[in-house]
Amino acid sequence: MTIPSELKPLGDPLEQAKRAAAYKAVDENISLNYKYVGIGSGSTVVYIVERLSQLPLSKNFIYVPTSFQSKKLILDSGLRLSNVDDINIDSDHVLDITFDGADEVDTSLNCIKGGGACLFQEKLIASLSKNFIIVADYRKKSPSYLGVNWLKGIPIEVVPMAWSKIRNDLLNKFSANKVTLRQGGVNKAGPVVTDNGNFILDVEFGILDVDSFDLLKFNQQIKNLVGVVETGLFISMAKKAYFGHGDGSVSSISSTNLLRKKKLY
Ligand SMILES: O=C(CO)[C@H](O)[C@H](O)COP(=O)(O)O
Repeated sequence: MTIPSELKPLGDPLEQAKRAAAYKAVDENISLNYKYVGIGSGSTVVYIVERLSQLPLSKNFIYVPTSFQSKKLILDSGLRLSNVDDINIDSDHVLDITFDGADEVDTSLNCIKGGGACLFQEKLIASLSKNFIIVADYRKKSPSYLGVNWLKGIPIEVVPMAWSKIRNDLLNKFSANKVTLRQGGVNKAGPVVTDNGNFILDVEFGILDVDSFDLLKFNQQIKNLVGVVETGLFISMAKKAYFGHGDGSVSSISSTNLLRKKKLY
């Protein structure tokens, strides 16, 4: 594999950290034998596509997006686009690899995702991928459990007409501390509408201590609520996570080094 030019320093150390993580993740994981490459969503994934576009072998792959944003990224970079519903899915893991960002990653490689409201398509693509690789900056690395650094809550995508009923369930049956219907902000009156036409609830549960409760069961119980489309809890899905640091270095956690390791998808 040809590795082109050195990283050019970016002005902002945070952007430098994201870029360093993304470049290392691509360089260590991409292979000429691959066909389908999933592209996650968010600001860090921009550097994944930047790096891939620099590599001659990137022309061999077909790229599968996880959002409108990543579809645009693929197209604007001149890479080959396909959609998950256009692929002949004849095995559990039809995509060779997916690179995606995260909002928080615990020491067991469980992740919170959905800060950019793309969690449903991100989980669909991750679940179809042989290798799910996280790229993030240092702020996303939890020293222990989920909910330590990321304090905005677990994003949950819901069918719009069910949002109030699900909020009630989460507060009263799941003991959530707070449930917020995510708002669009200054350029959108009313709630965020996802790429799938749904709403996002940000649900604060506090710290999710996986050593004393079953995160997988908890996630499944939330998913069983009528109107829940998907949650931003990505449990035991990632194979490796790369964290860029302000000084340009990159650290990583690999599932092969974990004591707790389950293959669930
Ligand atoms: O889950 C996501 C979008 O739904 C993103 O991957 C996550 O929010 C991280 O984004 P960024 O790379 O901008 O920090």
